[in-house]
Amino acid sequence: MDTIKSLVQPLVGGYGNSSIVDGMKLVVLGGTVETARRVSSSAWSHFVNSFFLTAHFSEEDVPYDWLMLWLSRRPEWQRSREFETTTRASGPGGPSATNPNYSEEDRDWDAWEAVVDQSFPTPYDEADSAEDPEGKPKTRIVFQPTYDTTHTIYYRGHWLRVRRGKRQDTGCEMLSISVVARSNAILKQLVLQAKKEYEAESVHRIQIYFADIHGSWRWTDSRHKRPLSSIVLNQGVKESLVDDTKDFLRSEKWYADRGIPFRRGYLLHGVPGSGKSSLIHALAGQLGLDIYVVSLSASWISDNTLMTLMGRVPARCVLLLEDLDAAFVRSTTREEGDEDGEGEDGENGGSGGAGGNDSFPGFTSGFWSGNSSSSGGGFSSSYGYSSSRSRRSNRYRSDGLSDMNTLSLSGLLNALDGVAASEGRLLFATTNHLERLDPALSRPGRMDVWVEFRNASQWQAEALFRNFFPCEEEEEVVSSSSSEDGDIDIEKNLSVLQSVPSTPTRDGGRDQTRRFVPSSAMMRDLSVSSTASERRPLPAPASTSSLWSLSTSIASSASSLLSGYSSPISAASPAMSTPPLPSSPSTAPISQNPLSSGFGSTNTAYLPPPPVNPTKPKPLDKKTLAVLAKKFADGVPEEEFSVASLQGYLLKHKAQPEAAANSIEAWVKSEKEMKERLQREKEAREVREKALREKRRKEAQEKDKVKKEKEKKEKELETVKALLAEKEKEEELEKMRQQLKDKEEELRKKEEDRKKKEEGIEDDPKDESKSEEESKADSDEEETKEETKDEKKE
Ligand SMILES: Nc1ncnc2c1ncn2[C@@H]1O[C@H](COP(=O)(O)OP(=O)(O)OP(=O)(O)O)[C@@H](O)[C@H]1O
Repeated sequence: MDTIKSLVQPLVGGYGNSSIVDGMKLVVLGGTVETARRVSSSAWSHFVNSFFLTAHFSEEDVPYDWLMLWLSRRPEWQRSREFETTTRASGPGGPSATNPNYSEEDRDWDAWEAVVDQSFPTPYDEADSAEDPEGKPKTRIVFQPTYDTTHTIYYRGHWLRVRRGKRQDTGCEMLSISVVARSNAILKQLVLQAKKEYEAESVHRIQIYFADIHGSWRWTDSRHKRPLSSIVLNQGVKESLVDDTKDFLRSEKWYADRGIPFRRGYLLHGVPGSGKSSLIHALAGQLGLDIYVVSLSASWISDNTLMTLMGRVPARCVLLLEDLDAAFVRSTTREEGDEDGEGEDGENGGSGGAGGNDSFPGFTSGFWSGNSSSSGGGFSSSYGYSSSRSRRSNRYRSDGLSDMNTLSLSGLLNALDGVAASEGRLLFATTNHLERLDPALSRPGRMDVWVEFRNASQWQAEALFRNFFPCEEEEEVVSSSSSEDGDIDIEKNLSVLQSVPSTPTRDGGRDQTRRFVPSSAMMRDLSVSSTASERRPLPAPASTSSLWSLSTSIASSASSLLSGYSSPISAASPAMSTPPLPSSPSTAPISQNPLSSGFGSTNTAYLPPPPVNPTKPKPLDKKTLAVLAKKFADGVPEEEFSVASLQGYLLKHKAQPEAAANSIEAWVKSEKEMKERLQREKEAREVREKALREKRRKEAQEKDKVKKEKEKKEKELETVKALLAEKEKEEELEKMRQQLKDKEEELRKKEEDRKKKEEGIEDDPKDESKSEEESKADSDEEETKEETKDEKKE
């Protein structure tokens, strides 16, 4: 106490009364106690931490996803008093995925859902259960550790301390797991188990990563592998691609021995909605590789970001560069400025819904928004390819955002095969406009294999039909399909798959580009593809894709505006599609939809698509299927419609193969009519625009002419004015000269008078005074003369 008193005394001086001193004593005492507490707590935590082993996982790296998935499955979260609830978690088992492994946790959630459904029934529940209780899309919810909270989990005889936080500098999420142990074996075990569980989940799935603005790869989605058999391409194409990619992945040593960079590029080009993205998806699944997508038209992409991204691509993966032609020339719509007038928008727009199953709301990339891309036609621009920066810099998009894309051709080329580029990846690039690519970009070594995608052939149409509808005797249909298809023009089919034009073989070694030859094996494989339809999960257009619904209904509203034309786009319900074409496209979806009587039912553009008929189609016998498929194919004109649009049509007749085959001709007719109508409208618009441009040009010319005439007249006026002024001056001068003359005359007269007078004075002295007057007059005269001279000078 005395010590405290001695400390406080100097502060309060001699004036401090006892209450102030006591107060100060308390402050000092409190401070001392708090400091002691902090020091001891910090010492204790140091002491405890010295026994802990801690592993840190950054969200930028894959183990973070393993651990998050593992954590989300821990039963501890069921009991935890603080947790984060999410519907979007990392990894294949994330809730956004439809997990094939039905876990305890899922069961628990389902039980709760049932209780809630019972307590609070909604019209949506009724509608759902009435239709398809099994097919009801489930959004899984999981619990995860909260930020900046330490959770304790028991794992294999150890207590783990789990902490999730963010790095101060980058804002990147970090997961720290600490354990009291002598060696880090338990942590290794944990990571390996998480990895194993993650991989077990991903056997049937592929992971999709998107490039983000910081130059990192961000896990975006996990998708079911798409069976290759679901991709309908002309014979031999996909099989050859699979062979080529597999061969490449096996040949690392071969490449290393010859000093050739271990990279391979595939360029998929052709019409929209022909299966480019779908093929890449299916191939990645077949090869067990994840997909890393970078959209070169992203506003933030720059040489540096791309270089960083390429350096961070894992060794074995599919690297997808979308819309390669749009990398340097950006436009707000895919058809903006398209001068070729390919008219694909009409077709694909009209067939809305085809790509619906591929869409992934929230991401604008064409890889996911199958329908959005196919309906929009090809990304195009009237400018063509240019490596110049000036054309794209400082442009402003229609949404008012500054276009910051500063990617250059050399930057892209460096990123693809520069020193920092990763090896072992399969590079896939897609474009709708091959002609716009710079040759440097598509040369061998960068793009080793080119695959052309065309509109659907009749053979493809038939295969697509067979894929759609189940058959009673699958195996028999396989063989019959092969024999029926025996007369396929293989030469023609294979013409779409090219090796790159020039193939430099380095050091005389193996030719790097592949030349594909059809084999019977390919044909067998293809037959299997047509029969695998039953196993293939059919896309669920109504429930899974908001893009699908929006584009379809917008198309329907648009078509209904076009003077009552009945577009098949909007003939949405398969249940009502037995007749060739529905007569009232815009109203049918409303009346069919059980939810349509509710909120917003008057606005068809925002209505969900009508529910599809839940009744599964009866499997057809092989003969009927063959007949219907043939009929369907015969009704489809060769290479006129994209596969996506045919798929869209079949989706509308999902449960009615007969109707699909019978109405195809009517559909084709109406589609053609609509295409023609759109074409006509486009032409009319172009003519109008041309006339408008012409009018504006003439107006401008007229204005220019008037302006020039005005300028000319003004000039003339100026000249006249100047002349006038000159004339006036001259007149003035003349006047003055006249005055001068008059005065001179006067003076002369006066002089004469004076002389006469002088002569007279000599005779008469009386005249003296008179002569004085005269001399005065003379001096006046002289003055006047002087003044006149001055004026004249002026
Ligand atoms: N050859 C095909 N086989 C099977 N389905 C196809 C085929 N072509 C297109 N589709 C279907 O059409 C939709 C759109 O296909 P996809 O996105 O693969 O076309 P794309 O050629 O990549 O189009 P875009 O160039 O516009 O991106 C998908 O739902 C896909 O299932």
